[in-house]
Amino acid sequence: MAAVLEFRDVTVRRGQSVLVDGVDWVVEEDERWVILGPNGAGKTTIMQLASTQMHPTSGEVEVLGSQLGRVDVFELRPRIGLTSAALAERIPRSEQVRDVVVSASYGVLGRWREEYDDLDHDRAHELLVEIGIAHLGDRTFGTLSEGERKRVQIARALMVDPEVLLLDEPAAGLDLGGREDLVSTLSMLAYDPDSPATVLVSHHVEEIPPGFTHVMMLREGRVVAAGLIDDALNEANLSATFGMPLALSHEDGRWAARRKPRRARI
Ligand SMILES: Nc1ncnc2c1ncn2[C@@H]1O[C@H](COP(=O)(O)OP(=O)(O)OP(=O)(O)O)[C@@H](O)[C@H]1O
Repeated sequence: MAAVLEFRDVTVRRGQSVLVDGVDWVVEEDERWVILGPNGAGKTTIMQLASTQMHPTSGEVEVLGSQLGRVDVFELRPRIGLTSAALAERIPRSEQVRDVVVSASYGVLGRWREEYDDLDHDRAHELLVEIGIAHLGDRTFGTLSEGERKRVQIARALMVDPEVLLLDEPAAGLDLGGREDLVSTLSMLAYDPDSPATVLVSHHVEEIPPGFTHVMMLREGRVVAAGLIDDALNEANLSATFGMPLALSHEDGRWAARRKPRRARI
C-alpha cells in the first residue's frame, strides 16, 4: 500500500511559537484518519502542510510521493481534495451550486467563461446525487444553510477525483440534524473502497463517522497518540489530549465523551 502522506519529524515555528512539534505520521491509500484535538493544538497547521499550502520549518513532508520543497505544488494541488472554512469564504455567494462543483475541474472558484464538457457536468451531477443534494443544483451558494454548504464543498472536493481528501472541521457550525446528516454521508464515503484516503479534522469524538479507521490526537503541536481508532482512542489518551478527565463511550459505531464528574467533598 502506498503512502499518500508522510511526515518525518515535522516542526512548524512562527516567531517564538511552535505550532507543530516533531510530528511523524503516515497515511496510506485505504486509510481514513480523524485528527482530534482542542483549540490551538495544530490541527489546521497539519492540514495546511498536507494540502501543500505551507512548508515545514524543519523535517520532511511528502504528499502523494513528492517531498515539499522539491516539487511544484501547483502540480500536486489538483490531486488533493480540500474543504476548509478559508476556502468556503472564497466561494462567490451568487454562484449556482452545480457551478461551484463543476468549476473544481478547472481549479477555479467562481465560474467565468470556461467551457465544461458533458462528462464534467455528468460527474458534478453524480456527486450531487451521491452527497444527497441533487435538489439544490439550481440554487445559489449564498441561499444554502450551513449544512448544505458543507455538503456542496465535499462534492466540489470530490469533483477532481482526488487521491487524498482533506476535510478541515466539516461539521463546525452545524446543528444536531446537520451534523448527523454529514456524519452519515462521510461514513458512506469512508466505507466506499473507491474513496480516496481521507483526513478529517474535528474537536469532537461525536463527529467521528463509522468507517473511519485511524486517529491522531494532538495537544500543543505534539502527537499524544496515533494509530488505529480501536487502539488509540481511549479514556487515557483523550483525557491527556483535552487536559481533563474524560469518560468515553462507544456504541453502535459512534463515540461520545463527557467530563468525569468531580468527586463531592465530604
Ligand atoms: N502565524 C502565527 N504566529 C504565531 N502563532 C500562530 C500562527 N498561526 C497559528 N498560530 C498558533 O498556532 C497554534 C496552532 O494553530 P492551528 O490553527 O493549527 O490550531 P487548531 O488545532 O487548528 O485550532 P482550532 O481548533 O482552534 O482551529 C495556535 O495556538 C495558533 O494561535
